[in-house]
Amino acid sequence: MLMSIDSISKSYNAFPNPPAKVLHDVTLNVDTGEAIGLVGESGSGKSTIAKCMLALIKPEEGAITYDGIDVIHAKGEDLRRFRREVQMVFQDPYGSLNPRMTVEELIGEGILIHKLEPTAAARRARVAEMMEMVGLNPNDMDRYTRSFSGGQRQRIAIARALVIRPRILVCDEPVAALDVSVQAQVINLLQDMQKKLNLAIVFVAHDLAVVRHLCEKIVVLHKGKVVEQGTREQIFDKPQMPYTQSLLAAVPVPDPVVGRARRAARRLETAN
Ligand SMILES: Nc1ncnc2c1ncn2[C@@H]1O[C@H](COP(=O)(O)OP(=O)(O)OP(=O)(O)O)[C@@H](O)[C@H]1O
Repeated sequence: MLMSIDSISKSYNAFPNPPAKVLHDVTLNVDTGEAIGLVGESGSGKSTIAKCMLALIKPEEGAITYDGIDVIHAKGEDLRRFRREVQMVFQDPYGSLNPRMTVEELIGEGILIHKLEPTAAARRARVAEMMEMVGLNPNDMDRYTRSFSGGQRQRIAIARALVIRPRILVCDEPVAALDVSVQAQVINLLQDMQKKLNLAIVFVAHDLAVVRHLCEKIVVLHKGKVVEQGTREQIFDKPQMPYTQSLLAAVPVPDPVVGRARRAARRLETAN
């Protein structure tokens, strides 16, 4: 097991009201090389879990362990290693990339911070290699991101995260801001990277359809609690909890006949 999250709870300050508890006793594990989906409606606590996993915020109760490191109390070399090996990609490919930096500077920044290449030429070569890996043209290295599409920007964000060879990539709704046609390309890229680099991916989404293709394990959240977790087959074929069933009912069905039957069944249910 690469990361374990053990019974964490988290409250936010809601002054003048008492603190609001938004995570209750959340437990989940991430294994090396696996893609895991955190799914739930807006406000269910997905981003809060992601931020705890990245040590951007600390839970008040419980423990988070990454490869022998106590994440909540990590300092010094442990914290540096953790910061290098657990990376993130955010939802908004427009807001998350500094428009004053070239693609080379954006992707190469982590190499500089972590002193991973000895020379500027070696850094540039590594950036070019990374750009090719994520389906970008290395000749675009000196350009600024303003002329790139949302999908290309998300590729830059992925390259920027992967360039320092992390072992876990936490992606918070990484395709939610993209056109539907581009979403599948970015998900395919993440899957490709997962396989090639033996990378663990934690994929946050409000929509089960998005995680179906990528994630072999799925954790369903509701009001800050894990209501169900299991393999893709368990969640999609035999969901145990009514909340998971209701999330599944909202997944669009590509087959029009099945879709029609499902809509008719739902109409009947509401009529009764
Ligand atoms: N910094 C904060 N201060 C106070 N409350 C917060 C803060 N961040 C989140 N919350 C609250 O915590 C709860 C969980 O939020 P969180 O962002 O983790 O949910 P989410 O499932 O990721 O939702 P979304 O899909 O809308 O991003 C929500 O009720 C939210 O309003």
